[in-house]
Amino acid sequence: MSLSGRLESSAIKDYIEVSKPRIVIVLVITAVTSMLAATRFDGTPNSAWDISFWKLSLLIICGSLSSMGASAINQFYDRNIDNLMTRTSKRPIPSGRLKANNVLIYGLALCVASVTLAWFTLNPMATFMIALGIFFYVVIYTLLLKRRNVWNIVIGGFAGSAASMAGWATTTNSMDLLGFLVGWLVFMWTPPHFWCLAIKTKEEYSKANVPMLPVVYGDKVTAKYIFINSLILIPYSISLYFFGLGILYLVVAVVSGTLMAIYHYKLLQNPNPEFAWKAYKVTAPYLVVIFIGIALDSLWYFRF
Ligand code: HEM
Ligand SMILES: CC(C)=CCC/C(C)=C/CC/C(C)=C/COP(=O)(O)OP(=O)(O)O
Repeated sequence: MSLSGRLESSAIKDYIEVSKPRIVIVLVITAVTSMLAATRFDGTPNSAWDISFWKLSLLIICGSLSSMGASAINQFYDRNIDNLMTRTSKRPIPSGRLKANNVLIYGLALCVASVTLAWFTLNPMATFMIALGIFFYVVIYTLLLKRRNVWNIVIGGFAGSAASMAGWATTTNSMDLLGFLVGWLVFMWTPPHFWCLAIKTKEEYSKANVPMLPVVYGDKVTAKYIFINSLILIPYSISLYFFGLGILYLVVAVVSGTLMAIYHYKLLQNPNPEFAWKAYKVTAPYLVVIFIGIALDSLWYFRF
């Protein structure tokens, strides 16, 4: 490959990296599975098997572009603190591989493109939820809360819920109670997801002056909040069965929630970075597993 070809491909790789692709994939999974689930509650005889391929593709495109754009703007704004933390210092902007202003323009362009495309191809409520997700992540979390408030990720976590709600609204063009409650699963999952990681990386957040819970209150208090959160998340997730989600979802919610709570109880007994990392690794798949359970319920529900 020529030198210019190699330069181009590395720039593309860096723009993909600055978009936080692995997080975008999980966000899109929550949006698509919510779109499928909503077919049982949209007042039509259509099932999850009847959804339009184009609508599904456009949701994936709008959901990806919006999350990628919001993540790029986040990395533009966080470039100075990212430089101070080992975990983030090798990212494209702090490492100098991408110019900060170019990443900002890239992020803004993706956000504008995603909302515009959603407006003309999905529906107003889905567009509103996509815009809300961008707003919550970029303005509420990144600009206002992350460096100032110890509850930053709890409030900012709603950004992740917006992706699921956008998927639900793609089917229903509304935000009904169950659509909101399904999206709220992401909000409830975010604190244990991140706080387990933050216990492990608290020294770095302290160096960067970011008031994450373990930096301000220590590992023991954080482990207690994580466990309490799980004790609330499990009954909450089970209650969605009584709002209309199926038996397959219920089984997945009970099994995965209990496994997560066991790890969080053990973290309460061993509030240290080594165990927190194990708990982080167990917490991460919970979201994907439970949303796939929601989707399979919608597909299986109409199958037999
Ligand atoms: C305000 C809320 C959140 C915070 C503060 C947060 C924080 C983080 C951090 C610091 C990492 C490690 C990333 C790295 O080291 O590069 C991470 C990883 C991850 N997060 Fe979150 N997260 C949040 C919400 C979410 C949401 C809503 C989702 C998806 C629905 C999500 C999905 C993931 C995934 C899949 C990873 C693993 C990525 C990888 O392995 O590189 N996170 N999160
Ligand atoms: C519908 C829509 C567009 C929703 C947007 C949802 C979205 C992009 C959520 C991301 C949440 C997240 C990964 C926060 C971590 O940021 P951080 O700055 O704390 O993480 P870092 O330190 O690893 O950069």
